[in-house]
This record gives sequence, C-alpha cells and structure tokens, in this order.
Amino acid sequence: MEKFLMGIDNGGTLTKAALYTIDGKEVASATRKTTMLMPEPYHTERAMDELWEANCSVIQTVLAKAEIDASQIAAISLTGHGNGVYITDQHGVPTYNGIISTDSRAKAYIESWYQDPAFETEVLPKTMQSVWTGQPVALLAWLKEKKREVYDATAFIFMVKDYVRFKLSGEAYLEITDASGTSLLNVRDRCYDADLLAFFGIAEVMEKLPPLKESTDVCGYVSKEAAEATGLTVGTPIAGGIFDISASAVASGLVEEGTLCIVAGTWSINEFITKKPVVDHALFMTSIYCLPDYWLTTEASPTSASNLEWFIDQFMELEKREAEAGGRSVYELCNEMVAQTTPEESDLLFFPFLFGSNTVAHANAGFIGMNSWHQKKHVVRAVYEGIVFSHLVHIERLLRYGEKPKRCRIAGGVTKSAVWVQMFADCLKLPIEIVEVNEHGTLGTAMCAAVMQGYYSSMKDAAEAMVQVGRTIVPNQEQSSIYATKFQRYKDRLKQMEPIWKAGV
Ligand SMILES: Nc1ncnc2c1ncn2[C@@H]1O[C@H](COP(=O)(O)OP(=O)(O)O)[C@@H](O)[C@H]1O
Ligand SMILES: O=C(CO)[C@H](O)[C@@H](O)COP(=O)(O)O
Repeated sequence: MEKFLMGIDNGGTLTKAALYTIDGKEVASATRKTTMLMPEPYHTERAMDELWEANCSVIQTVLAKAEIDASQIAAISLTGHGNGVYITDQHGVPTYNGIISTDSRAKAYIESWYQDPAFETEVLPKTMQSVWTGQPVALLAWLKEKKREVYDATAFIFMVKDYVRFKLSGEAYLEITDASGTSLLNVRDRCYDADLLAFFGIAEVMEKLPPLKESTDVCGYVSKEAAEATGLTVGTPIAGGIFDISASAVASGLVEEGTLCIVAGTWSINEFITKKPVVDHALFMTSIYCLPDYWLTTEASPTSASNLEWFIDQFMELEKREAEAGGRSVYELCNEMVAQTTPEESDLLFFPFLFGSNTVAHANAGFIGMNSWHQKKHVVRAVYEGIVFSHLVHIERLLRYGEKPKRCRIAGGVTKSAVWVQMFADCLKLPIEIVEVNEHGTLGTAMCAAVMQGYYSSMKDAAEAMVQVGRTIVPNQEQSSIYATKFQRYKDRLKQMEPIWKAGV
C-alpha cells in the first residue's frame, strides 16, 4: 500500500495540514483560521481549545479529501510560529491562553535587559539573537511578575508545534530549531543554560523546560485519545519537526548559500543560510538550521500579512461575507482590488507596524497621504505595498551579512496572490522563484517525517528530492522604477516619523 507523510503548520494566523507522497507531491491540504484574541492592548492570544479543534479539523479534512486510509500515513511532523508561549500544568492542562509571537505586552523588560552591559558580553554570544517582546523569556518574565499563580502552576513550556505534538502523543519535548529562536537556549552550545535564565530573571523556568529533541527524532506516537479526535491511526510516529522559518526555507530548497528566502505570512521573514554563525547585536537572529552544516540568518518583524488580516477584520467584514457567500475568499477580492489600481496612481503610504516594529523604535502603524478621492482599493494597495517595503528594509539589513543573492525564493500565504508576488519581484528588481505547493511550512516539516522514517538519509537529500520549483516571476522594469521612487519616499517618511513616534503621537 502506498505510504504518505503528513505535515501540520500552526502559523500566527492560519492552521494548516497537508498530505504528501514520499517524493513531495501534495495530495491534499486544508486550512483554518484560528482567532487572534486581544483581551487587552498589546496582548495577542489564542484559546487553547480552539487551537486543538482547528488542528483536529484540518487533519480530518485532509484525510477526507485525500481518500486514503489513515494507516497509510507513515509519519507526521509539525511546524508552527516560533516564540510566543504555550504553557500547561503537570497534567498537560493549559494554565493560560496560548500567546502568539505578535504580543508586545512585555516591552519594559526588553528595555531593561538591553541597558544591562551583560547582554552584549554574556547573553548575545550564547543566544546569537536580539531579545524582543514576543519571545518566551519576556512573556515568562511578565507572567512571573503579573500572574504569579499562572507562572507557579506551569509545569511545561512549549512552542505551539510542540504543544500540538504533545496533544497528539502525550509526550512533552521541545524541538531544537524552534527552541533556538527563543532566547531560552544557549544556541552556541545547543543546551539549556541556567545563567541565561537567571539573566532574564526566570531561573525557575529550568525545571519547566521539556527535554530537547532534534527535528528528525521520534517524539512519540499518536495516542488513542488523539486518534479518536483526529481520525489518525493509533501508533503513527511523530517527528520533532521544525521552526516554521526553517520549514519554509528548506521547502524553498535552501540547502546551500546564495539563496535569499522571503516568507510572507503573519511575520515578515527574510533569511539565508551561512556556514559560519553571524553574531551581531544589530541582526535580528541567528538560529539552528535543520541542515547540520548551516545556520539560519534572519531579519524579521511582525509586519507582513498580519497587517492585511487586521484591515480585513476591521473594515471588510461585509465584503468578506459577500465573497464567501459567492464561493470566493476575501483575499481573492483584495487581490482584484489591488489589480484594479496602479502603483503610480496614488501616493498613499502605509507603515505596517500594527504589531510594532523592531527596526524603528516606538513605531505605530499609519497611512500618510490619504485624500477624499481614495477608494478602498487604493487603501488595500497601500497595505500590500507597505508590507513589501517593510520586507525590503529587512532585506537591505540582511544583505549587510552576505553576498548579493544568486536567487530569491518566496514562501508563505502571500504566494497565493499573483499581484502581490509580482509586486515583490518589481520592488526587489530580481526574478523570484516559487515552489508550487499550497503550504510551504507543511512540506518543510514533512521532510523531517521522511528522514525520520529512513526514506532519505538527510534533510538535504529530502529537500533535493521533494522540492520542485514551479514558477519564476520576472520583474517589470517600468514598475520597478516606480516602486523604487515610492520605496525611497517610504524610507524618508519613516525617518521623519521617528521623532514623532518617539515623542508619542
Ligand atoms: N489568496 C491570497 N491572496 C492574498 N493574500 C493571501 C492569500 N491567501 C493567504 N493570504 C495572506 O497570507 C496570510 C497567511 O499566510 P501564512 O503564511 O499561512 O501565515 P501564518 O503561517 O503566519 O498563519 C493571510 O493572513 C493572508 O493575509
Ligand atoms: O518567531 C518568529 C520569528 O522569529 C515568528 O513567530 C515566526 O515564526 C512567525 O511565523 P508566521 O506566523 O508568520 O508563520
């Protein structure tokens, strides 16, 4: 009987599952939005039961669409947004809502840690990354001070995919690529580190961290309870899985230096792999990659499609309902609206900082240049352009650490929009290649399952066999020069806004 691999991806916005043949062909996929709760300003959370239901639902849908027997699934692997934090008591019962990595409640802790000279001398050489509000170290410090009973009752600290794996198997682990992006890990020595936790004022966390596992380690088997909830077969093996920024990278074929990878989902992720780790306080992050010879160098912030998602939720409820009643997604409608406008038609600029920025201190989101003749379609175009410009700012910063890329690949939800991907190519003035799968993260993590089961001897072999580049989007020169002028204006206005944001608007 033919065997298949299942990948599951819990992003900051969408929960996805997909089924692949052993050589990486997608058989079926399913997506469900998980509600982002904002109980207080700067808090971004999700209900743990809704998260589990969403996972059960996408797994069931994939099984039904694929029309296979669940016992044909050789193995499962998970990925998900890094950071944020998902915590439970010793029985595995959640002690708090899941906290998504867009959360910025813990700003004060970050400021105090950066003022401490030990950050540069003792912490950075071990963590190799900036420390920021959505990281578990900051959120746990906040919980310790503001919700001591929650902090004390917590026995297990998970990243989202590790929590969902725990729900599937009953076994608690943290997988290392994901852990390496959290400041909880001594990345240099690949271990937990009591001195690091003490620096962040959360020494007690050492006892709450589950054992570390590699991406391709067996991390349990589908339990009877989970099988009943999902339709999976009891005993199906589950791999450690990977951090979603690595999953999308490996699914985009990042197996050697020279390729720039953009992932445009909730977050703006811009990355490449290097043989030597980059350790610099001005870089967002170096993390452990799923190929042993490489490190993942990343410039990122929560400034990508999460901004469109917010705009749709706040201002396009009616259009969304109408589109869905007509069998279309609201995203398709947005793409049409953008396609009806041109970049030169409007000077409207959007700063995509609804969830903050880590390149511009104190930044808020905003539109500049709005006029009465602007229609919603111009506003949606400005949101798309602002998101691309924020990626470009990160890419300019990232390229300080590497050669001009030989090629550029793009992944994430935005790749479903032809008009948006063309905008990326025009703005970057580079051809952009896309691996043609519905979900890149699920494919990347399915490779861990393939290696764990011995179908391939390494993640590199798996990537070479399972990744097929589909489309290349070539920049349109005329549009490129229009966007270049607009991008320069975006950067100039950003600079001018900085003192205003600093003073408070
Ligand atoms: N057809 C589409 N057209 C335009 N944007 C889309 C489309 N499909 C998804 N998106 C955007 O991609 C986002 C989801 O991307 P994804 O990579 O799945 O995010 P995450 O993993 O962070 O949940 C959505 O919030 C939406 O803004
Ligand atoms: O930790 C992170 C970046 O360092 C983010 O959480 C990222 O993983 C989000 O991914 P996204 O939700 O956009 O898929």
